[in-house]
Amino acid sequence: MPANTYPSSSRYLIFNELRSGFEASSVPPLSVTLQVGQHLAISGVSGCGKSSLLQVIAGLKAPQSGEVLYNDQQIGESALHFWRQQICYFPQQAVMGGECVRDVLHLPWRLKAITHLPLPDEQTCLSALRKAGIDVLLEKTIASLSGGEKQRVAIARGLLMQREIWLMDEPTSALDPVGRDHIIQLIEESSLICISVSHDPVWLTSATHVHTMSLGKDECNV
Ligand SMILES: Nc1ncnc2c1ncn2[C@@H]1O[C@H](COP(=O)(O)OP(=O)(O)OP(=O)(O)O)[C@@H](O)[C@H]1O
Repeated sequence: MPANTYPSSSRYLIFNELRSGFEASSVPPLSVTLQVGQHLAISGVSGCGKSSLLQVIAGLKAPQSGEVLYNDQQIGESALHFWRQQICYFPQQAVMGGECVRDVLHLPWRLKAITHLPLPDEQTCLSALRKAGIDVLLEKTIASLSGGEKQRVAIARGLLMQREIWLMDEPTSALDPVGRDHIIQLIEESSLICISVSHDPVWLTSATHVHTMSLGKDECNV
């Protein structure tokens, strides 16, 4: 579908000629339209600018050029507050922000980033952890968790936040194949729009769209 064709779905995300400015000048910009249930994976060699593009999408870096539209709203500087309430951003190193699993899951409520949902109770937290593929006590200290367990706790927190768009930077880097496949299934069964950065060939195969970047030229299979 051409990037500027508005689909009939009630929720859609359009990237129109988007560039971070950290990719090679010969790399074409990102132009794609995503609907609910679709997953754009950004791939390419180290240093080609994948994470920078994701950070632009997250509103953490200003774009060099191009635009982002969510439904009928242009996501410029004045819409960043709105935009941050729609997205859940998972950086390469999961940000924990708490001493134990419960604290980490409650962080968005503590920071008042989530005000329209009640603080999740014990059962809701445990159910989100199970959906993310981790069975752990809420009292467990974060210092005792592996990198992959931390990644899954961050994903459980994302589930509790109930945001519509997930932005994931190398989400499977600390996961074994079983953990990775679990997250792939979770995303496929969700009604999210997901944009990820990944090198993992299995993860890339699971995406509905792949934007392949290089240090000099670029292809986008949409
Ligand atoms: N804020 C910044 N200031 C200066 N250079 C930056 C900044 N952000 C990114 N870069 C540079 O832009 C280039 C692309 O970085 P980026 O992290 O986006 O690549 P990547 O494809 O995600 O790499 P990797 O796969 O290794 O994580 C790198 O050369 C990086 O040093």
